[in-house]
Parts: sequence; structure tokens; C-alpha cells
Amino acid sequence: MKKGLKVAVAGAGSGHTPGIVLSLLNHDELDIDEIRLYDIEKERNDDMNIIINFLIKKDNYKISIMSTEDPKEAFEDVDFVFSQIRVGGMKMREMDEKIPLKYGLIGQETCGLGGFSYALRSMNGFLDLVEKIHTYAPDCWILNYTNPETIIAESVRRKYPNLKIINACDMTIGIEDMICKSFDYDRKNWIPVYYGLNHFGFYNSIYDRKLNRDVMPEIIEKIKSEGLYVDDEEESWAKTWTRYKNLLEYFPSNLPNNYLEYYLFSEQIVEQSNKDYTRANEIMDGRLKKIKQTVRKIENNKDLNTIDYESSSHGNYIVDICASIINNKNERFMIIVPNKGAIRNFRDDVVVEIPCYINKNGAEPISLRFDIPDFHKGLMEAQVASEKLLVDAFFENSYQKALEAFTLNQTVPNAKLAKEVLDEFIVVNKGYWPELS
Ligand SMILES: NC(=O)c1ccc[n+]([C@@H]2O[C@H](COP(=O)([O-])OP(=O)(O)OC[C@H]3O[C@@H](n4cnc5c(N)ncnc54)[C@H](O)[C@@H]3O)[C@@H](O)[C@H]2O)c1
Ligand SMILES: O=P(O)(O)OC[C@H]1O[C@H](O[C@H]2[C@H](O)[C@@H](O)[C@@H](O)O[C@@H]2CO)[C@H](O)[C@@H](O)[C@@H]1O
Ligand SMILES: [Mn+2]
Repeated sequence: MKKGLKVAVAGAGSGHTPGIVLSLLNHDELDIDEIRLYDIEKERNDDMNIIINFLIKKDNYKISIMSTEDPKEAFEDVDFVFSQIRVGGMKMREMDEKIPLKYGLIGQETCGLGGFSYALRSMNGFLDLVEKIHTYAPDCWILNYTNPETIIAESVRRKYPNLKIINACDMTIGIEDMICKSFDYDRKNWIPVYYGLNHFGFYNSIYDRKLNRDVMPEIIEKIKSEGLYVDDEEESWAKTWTRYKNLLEYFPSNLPNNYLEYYLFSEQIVEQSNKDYTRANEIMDGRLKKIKQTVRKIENNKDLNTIDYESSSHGNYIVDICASIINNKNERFMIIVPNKGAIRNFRDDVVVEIPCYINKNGAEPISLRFDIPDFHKGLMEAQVASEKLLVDAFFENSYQKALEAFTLNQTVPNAKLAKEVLDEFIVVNKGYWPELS
């Protein structure tokens, strides 16, 4: 085991930071000396610093913590950077969600036109972050959660084709945990085969090593007859898990990523959406307020026993990836990587999400031994073409390419609407987006 790792968290003000830090500290195959919290917003970084120091003291972890807004202090000589930045913050996410909804279109963080608005901000911020990290720690690994992941990964593939980066998403384990909780399986026994784009993929099989069979067909039957067991306190996630059954009633041959509902049932979801109170509002009233309340409890030395941050599947997933790299373990994870033949009947010049073995050289994708079905391939081809056009628009400052990307998006019925939403997004994203002409 490599001793004394130095780790930085970029976007440290995020409410996901305590989960990631606790996963790092509790991992028995990682020896961490130092964690550096990096954010561009001092107040959010300071708040998280107070929370992390409290958690460390409470359980007596031996670790050095610092927080900084200076990239040199944050990244110099680190071994790993965990990135989870949100360019424009929750206020801009609110715009991403509310503007398309005004036009009767899906308003979502990573899907549809809201996802595209976020992508044009996020590529700017993320590539700039990569530049900073590279200046001070050219040899470190970047473990990236920053969304929208396929588009971020495609922009990195073009600008830094040899970068030591792992782009990962926790949604597949989110789906698997939900299924296990609902029907009493244990994910530790599973070898899933999954393919697609990020937030846009399908399971082909889920082999259970203990039961000695592919459990996907029986899971599909159970979901169709009983639905998932939904106990999520957050309304929007509860709605998503409740609706998951509908996807299988229409298309029962493969388990889909839940985010496909935004493309396949756009109209129904828009009807069910509250145009004045979206997921961003839920988070501002929930996850973000919780950070402030926790800081107050710590500063006033009050109700400390109610502070309930703990390690999470979200944290464990990315931290297990880190351990698999540093200890050359070849463990298997769903990762977003250049296709290069992994999906043999899909274009090569794109990134896809697929099972990969992770070792000291990074992610080694499996090659599927089958052709993906035409229905999935067709959906993915349209989606990836629209995402690639958006990345072209970003690098070429091209209004025309952006309009083509918006028009091709499968949540959009026609070019007129695409143009109206694009033009409104250009106004509100001033200073965040590249100038398009
Ligand atoms: N891939 C996944 O599966 C997954 C899961 C959860 C969250 N996410 C992503 O993680 C990110 C964080 O989500 P959140 O809800 O916690 O957001 P958040 O807004 O609560 O926190 C993000 C933090 O990033 C900081 N930030 C913004 N731009 C920055 C920059 N250029 N450099 C450094 N810090 C910067 C903000 O100040 C903020 O403190 C988002 O991109 C979200 O989509 C991804
Ligand atoms: O709406 P948010 O910000 O709470 O979540 C959006 C993200 O959702 C997926 O990830 C997690 C989620 O972060 C977590 O809170 C929990 O509910 O489980 C989800 C699935 O594991 C998604 O993968 C991310 O990319 C989104 O950003
Ligand atoms: Mn994700």
C-alpha cells in the first residue's frame, strides 16, 4: 500500500464532501496523510472546513486538513484530485431547470436542454480546473464526478487525450442499490454488463455469483409487478423511482438508466413538474441549508449529536476507484471512457459508459461480445451526435452548431423551440458560456 497520500477535493463546498472524506478516512486500503479542500467560494469552503474538522475530531482521525481558494496550495504535489464542481452553482441550475419548463420542455440538471446549458458552463470551468491541476500536479489522477459527464469527458478527450482522469457516475450503483433494497439481493455478488452514454444506458445482464444465474430477467418481472420499494424522503427522487416501472412496461427487455425517462416520456414528466419549484429549489431548501445549520450547531456547541454526515455509496464508489488505482487491484466499475471498439457496433470517436477494470494504468474497458440492439443504438446515436455538436459549438464558438445540438436533442420537438430556448440561455449564461456567433 502506498503510504501518505495527498488528496485534494475540488468543489469542496459541496454537500457531498463529508461523505467522500469519511469514505477516504474509513477505507482500510488507503493511507491518507493530507486532505486539501479547494473551492472558489470562500464562504462555502470555510463552512465545509468547519464540518470536516468537527467530524475528524469527533472520531479522532489522524489526518491533516487544510482549506484554500488558491490552486497552488490546493494541488501542488497531490496524488489525487476528486472533482465535483458545479459551475454557476445552484442558482444557475435553477435556470437550467426552469427555462425549458417555461417552453413545455424537460428542465433537468443533466438531461435535455437544461443539461446542455449546464454543459456549456461546465466545460469552461472544468477545463480551466484541469489546467490548474496540471500546472501544480502534472502526475496526479483526477477522479471526476463533475456533470454532465459524457460532455465533460468528450471535451477532455479532445483537449487532453492523455490526461490521467477517471470519469465516473454513481447512478448505476444507485439503481443497483435500489433494486437490492427492494428485492433483497446483494450487489457485492453481481457482475453487471451495462452499456451506453452517461445517464443514457442499459443493462444487458446482471450475473449473480452466489445464485449462479443472470438475475436481470427476474428483476424486470418483479419491478413490472411490484414496482421498486420507494422510501426516498426527497420528492423528486421518490417520483423518479416510482416512475421507473413505466420504462419497463414499455421496454421490458433491458433494465434502463432511470434518466432515460426524460427522453422517452418527456411530455408526461413536464406535466408532472412544478415549473415554480424544481429540484434546485429542493436542494437549496435541503442539502444547502443543512450545511449552514450544521455549522451553526458546531459554532454554538449545540445539538452536536444530531449531526448525521456519514460515508455514503456516492463517496465509497469514487474512493474504491482511488484504492483500485493505487493498489493496482483491477476491480470493476462502470466508467466513462473513449469507445475505441468496446461497443463494436457503435461509433469510435465518442465516449461511452461501460464496465472497466481499474488499475495503476487507469481504466481498461471490457469489449462487449454482442451487438447492441438497434433501438438502443438509434437512441444513443442521436444523443451522442447532439452532445458532440454541443462540444463543437464550445470549441468553435459556433452558434450554428449549438442550434443544431439543441434541435437534435430528443426532448425537443422542433427547431423553433430549440432556437427560442437557446437564445434565452445565451442571455442568462452571459459570462459563463463562450461567446457564440
Ligand atoms: N457523476 C455523478 O454521479 C454525480 C453525483 C452527484 C453529483 N455530481 C456532480 O457533482 C457536482 C457538485 O454537485 P453539488 O450538488 O454538490 O453542487 P454544489 O453547488 O452544492 O457544490 C459544488 C461546489 O463547487 C464549487 N465550485 C464551482 N465552480 C468551481 C470551480 N471552478 N472550482 C472550484 N470549485 C468550484 C462551488 O462553489 C460549490 O461549493 C455537480 O457537477 C453535480 O452534477 C455528480
Ligand atoms: O439532484 P441531486 O443533486 O441530489 O442529484 C443529482 C445526481 O443524481 C445522481 O447521483 C446520486 C445523487 O447525487 C444522490 O443524492 C442519491 O440520491 O443517489 C443518486 C444516484 O446514486 C447522478 O448520478 C448524478 O450525476 C446527479 O448529479
Ligand atoms: Mn451521474
